[in-house]
Amino acid sequence: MNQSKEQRILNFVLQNAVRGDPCSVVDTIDKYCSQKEWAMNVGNEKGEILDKTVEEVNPSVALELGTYCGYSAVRISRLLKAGARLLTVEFNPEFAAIAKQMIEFAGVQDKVKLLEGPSEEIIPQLKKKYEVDTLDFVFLDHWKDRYRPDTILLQECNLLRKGSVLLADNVIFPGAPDFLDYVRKSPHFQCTYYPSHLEYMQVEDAMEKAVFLG
Ligand SMILES: CCc1ncnc2c1ncn2[C@@H]1O[C@H](/C=C/CNC(=O)c2cc(-c3ccc(F)cc3)cc(O)c2O)[C@@H](O)[C@H]1O
Ligand SMILES: [Mg+2]
Repeated sequence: MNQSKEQRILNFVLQNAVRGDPCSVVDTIDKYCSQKEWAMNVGNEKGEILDKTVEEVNPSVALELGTYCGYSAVRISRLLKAGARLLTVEFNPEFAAIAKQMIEFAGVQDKVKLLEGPSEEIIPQLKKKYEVDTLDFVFLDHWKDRYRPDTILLQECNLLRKGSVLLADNVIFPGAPDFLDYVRKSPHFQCTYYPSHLEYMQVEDAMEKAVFLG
């Protein structure tokens, strides 16, 4: 049975990146996806916006929605302080299996917990089952029509506190118009727009930061 693109990306990392070096894993995925096969990783240009936001927030507890191959899970977790953790949610079992191997190869498995299942099921479990009090940082990069409902669900589950930072990928392409409309109109969020480009392409894209005001 021939391999999936995601399996090919993982194999390229296993054969070309340095085990235990998250930066080399990130760079190797970017190399493969810019030269051989495009894939929906946040990429290096938007990845630098992600890095700056994570460094600014310096989260103790971070959540990612949409692990895919684990590119941004490795990218985020490499910046986390000792004892900090990233919970990343993925409902496709094949992608979860790829991401798990990617995370372990990068050597960040002690900082990352991969939660398999749909976000609308996982989010209400975070407090009791995963011992989360509130989230310091949330990276939204899953189905674009889930950004708005999951942002509302995070609030309903009391997972956001004054200063919690949401960062959303792809608010221009493929786009998340209802999410943008919601956070920009809500008195509970202070929003910042970061123009950028679609990963590995010269197409316009952007990220939106939404800080919860309580
Ligand atoms: C049920 C909630 C829920 N719960 C748990 N896991 C979930 C989930 N919903 C989705 N997942 C997983 O997350 C990932 C999906 C991510 C979705 N991302 C894009 O669609 C996207 C597209 C482009 C682009 C495509 C084509 C173009 F031409 C241009 C751009 C660029 C980008 O950066 C993009 O992020 C997969 O692993 C899903 O299994
Ligand atoms: Mg994306």
